[in-house]
Amino acid sequence: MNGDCFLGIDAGTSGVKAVVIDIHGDIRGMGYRECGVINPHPGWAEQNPEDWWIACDGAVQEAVQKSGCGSAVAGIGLSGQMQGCVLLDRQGEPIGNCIIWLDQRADEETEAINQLGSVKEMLNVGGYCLNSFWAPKLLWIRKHRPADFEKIETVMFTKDYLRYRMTGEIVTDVSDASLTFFVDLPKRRWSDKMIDKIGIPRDILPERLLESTEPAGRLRADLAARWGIRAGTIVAAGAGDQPACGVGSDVARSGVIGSSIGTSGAVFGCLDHPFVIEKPCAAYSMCHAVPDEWCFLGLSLTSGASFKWLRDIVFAEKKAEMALKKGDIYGYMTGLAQKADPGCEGLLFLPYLNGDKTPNNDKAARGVWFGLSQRHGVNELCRSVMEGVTFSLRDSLELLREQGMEVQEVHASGGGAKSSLWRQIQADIFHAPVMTMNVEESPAAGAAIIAGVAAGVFRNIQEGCDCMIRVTDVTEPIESHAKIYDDYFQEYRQLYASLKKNFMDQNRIVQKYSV
Ligand SMILES: Nc1ncnc2c1ncn2[C@@H]1O[C@H](COP(=O)(O)OP(=O)(O)O)[C@@H](O)[C@H]1O
Ligand SMILES: O=C(CO)[C@@H](O)[C@H](O)COP(=O)(O)O
Repeated sequence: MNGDCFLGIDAGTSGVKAVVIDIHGDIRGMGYRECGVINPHPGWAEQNPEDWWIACDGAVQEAVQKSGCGSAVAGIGLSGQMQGCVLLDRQGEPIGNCIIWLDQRADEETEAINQLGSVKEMLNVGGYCLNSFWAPKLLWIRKHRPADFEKIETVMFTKDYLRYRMTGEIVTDVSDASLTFFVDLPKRRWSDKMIDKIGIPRDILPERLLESTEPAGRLRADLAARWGIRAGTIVAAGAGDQPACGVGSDVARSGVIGSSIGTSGAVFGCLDHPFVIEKPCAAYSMCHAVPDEWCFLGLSLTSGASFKWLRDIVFAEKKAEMALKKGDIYGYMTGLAQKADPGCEGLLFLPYLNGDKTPNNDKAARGVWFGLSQRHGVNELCRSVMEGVTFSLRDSLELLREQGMEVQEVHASGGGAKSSLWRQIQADIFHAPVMTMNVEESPAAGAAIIAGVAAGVFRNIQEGCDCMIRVTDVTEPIESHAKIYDDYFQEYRQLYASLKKNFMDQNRIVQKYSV
């Protein structure tokens, strides 16, 4: 039937995923293509925008072909990794690689911006600039690559670049733009005052700053023919991957919290006014993809990545053996973890393998196992990593509670949500029921719902969520476990505080001897 499907595209860091999903939330076809990250120096992270486009093209073709219903696609929505800075020249060609969200090079510029003062006067809301935002990245480019800076015609985010290739339109949306440090969050528009103060030319920022659900352009005829989708199909403004994940997991009202354990981890909540956290804890305050809603994002850098690291260093042989039998290595590891007691008899894991974002904002922090004894074995190693990752998410959840938000239910997403044990650990550590949804690909599903609104199929996001997203599983907290975890959570927090200086000193020694 015509018009009862949407194409949702999620351009993540490790790859681009496309889904054709129908109005009832059933996935008709899915495609995926990987992308690589380039690390030219320690702490730097870049990607080539052309690689995203090639991945997007392949993923969409695969999804549409598998679905067999390209002609029923009523709208296209995009979600993407946030904070990346794609520079386009006058010919619409990328100037070098995109400096992505993981990049840490703009520290000096970030510090200078945070010294400017009067943020509240310029952005209408207080807050701190982070080194991953556009403002410090652009200052870094101006200082270190002046010739490139001179060539900039426009700056855009990952999903905006893909849409530009699909439609020729230069547009961004308020959710992604929130992480530039150039947006007046309450008014959801560029802050000319901040742009002037930082000294960036106003005209390199996209003039069209839209709500996520607004139509941004129409699919070019040549691509439509190539993909098997109708020419002129509406492409929505779309959203950053975390707000899109919020939409795709029905986190669109106060009291419902999103918790995602993917490569990185995220705690996501929404409110009817911008969050203001007056301490430098790397909590992100953003416009939601839902018009008139704002959202909070707490980020753990190596969340599922910590569990994957354990898989690769301890269980590499087992993984190869299980792959031959088509078994699931994560299922094996969570089976071991199940045999350990909650709290692992005092074995705590700090999941800061690549530094920490929320709440410590410390790139020198590193992973720690604390409290090892002869009684501990692989069961405890597995469980303590799952618990440590969840304690890190609870740190973000506590910031939400400090804001007065009641945590009534948690909607879990990401690969970690596949594990019933990890859902139980989340419920116990968060003190809240943890729910999973019918669609696992939440950011792409969110992008599809946004497309449904842009195409006029849904009146608003809530109607789209009601049609497409359903709770499929609920895990209630176990009180006796929650009590144990409360005690260990205090220890977990104290550990970082005690080790902060050691992390810094250690980092200095590592730098001294690194070649
Ligand atoms: N069955 C499972 N049990 C426990 N953890 C899992 C399982 N499957 C995946 N994971 C975790 O989820 C992570 C991948 O999550 P995913 O959302 O697919 O990643 P990405 O953010 O790259 O899209 C893995 O690194 C692993 O930690
Ligand atoms: O920018 C942020 C958060 O600030 C990241 O959340 C990226 O948006 C994560 O992308 P993926 O890990 O899903 O690729």
